Amino acid sequence: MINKLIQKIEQTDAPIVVGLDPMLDYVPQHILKKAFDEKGENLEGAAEAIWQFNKGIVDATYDLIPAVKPQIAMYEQFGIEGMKTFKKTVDYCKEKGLVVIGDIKRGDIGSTSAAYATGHLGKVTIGENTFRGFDEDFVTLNPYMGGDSVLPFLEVCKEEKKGVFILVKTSNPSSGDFQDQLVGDTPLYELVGKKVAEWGEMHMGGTYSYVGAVVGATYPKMGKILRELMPKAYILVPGYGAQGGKAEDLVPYFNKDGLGAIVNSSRGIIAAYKLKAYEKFGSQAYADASRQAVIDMREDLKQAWVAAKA
Ligand SMILES: O=c1ccn([C@@H]2O[C@H](COP(=O)(O)O)[C@@H](O)[C@H]2O)c(=O)[nH]1
Repeated sequence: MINKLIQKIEQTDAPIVVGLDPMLDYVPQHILKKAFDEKGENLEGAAEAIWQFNKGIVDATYDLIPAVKPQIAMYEQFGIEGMKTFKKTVDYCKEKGLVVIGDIKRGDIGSTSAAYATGHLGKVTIGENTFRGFDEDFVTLNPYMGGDSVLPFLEVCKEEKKGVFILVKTSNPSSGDFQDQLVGDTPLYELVGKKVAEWGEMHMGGTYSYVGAVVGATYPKMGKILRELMPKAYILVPGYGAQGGKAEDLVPYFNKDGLGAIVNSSRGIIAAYKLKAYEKFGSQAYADASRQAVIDMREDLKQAWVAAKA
């Protein structure tokens, strides 16, 4: 799957992940009304509304992008109905040829991690048959519980040719509370980065490993250090746009081959029609606004790369 991701990045010339993080507030009135009329003003209606909203965005952008990242929390808030929409979204994106990164941030004792890995990346045997649960291509992991919380995912990845992105240095303002603490002379995020590189060496998909890292766009100095520490890891970069990360800061997250990083934007794309720059689209054409936001993001990243290499 890491090779499919790279191939799609090259094909689209866009190291971009569209984050499918639908909040009910983002869903235009015409979609909300139809969903509530059909299913009721309840969890089922809300889940239907976010499904229709997602479908519009995917239909408008799938030819421009390699990957999407549905954030599971946005679906979980609507309980079982929301989780059904999560699954429908994963399946629909895969039908459209997109690589799907489930932002699930899991990690637990070994046996529990193994069950999470089965549910999100692998398959489960029931009687004589095997079934797939959510079936994303990649998932995000929280490595705080150590190696035995991560390795069950890597075993499933090896079998299924899928991948993971491990939180190394996150984009949020408090990420330094623990991640920047020194262990001896070394900050914790660097230790985790070294571990990602080590696990990655044992799980290569080709030039790049299928053990990737999450490094926030909001900490570019650390991004540069981590790029050097983990040369074969793909870096998933959240924090561009809505959280303040800038394209010009992201050049060092990439390798010299122009590969090695993929930049996420969620609100900045899916709720673009609410931003001043795209308000001319209006809520009926919300998906066209998202398409334009993807085109603009691609250009922004490209210009930053060209300027840095000039
Ligand atoms: O360090 C991290 C890890 C994950 N995220 C997730 O990415 C998106 C960002 O959304 P925006 O709307 O583009 O800010 C969201 O799903 C986060 O949970 C992150 O932001 N930082």
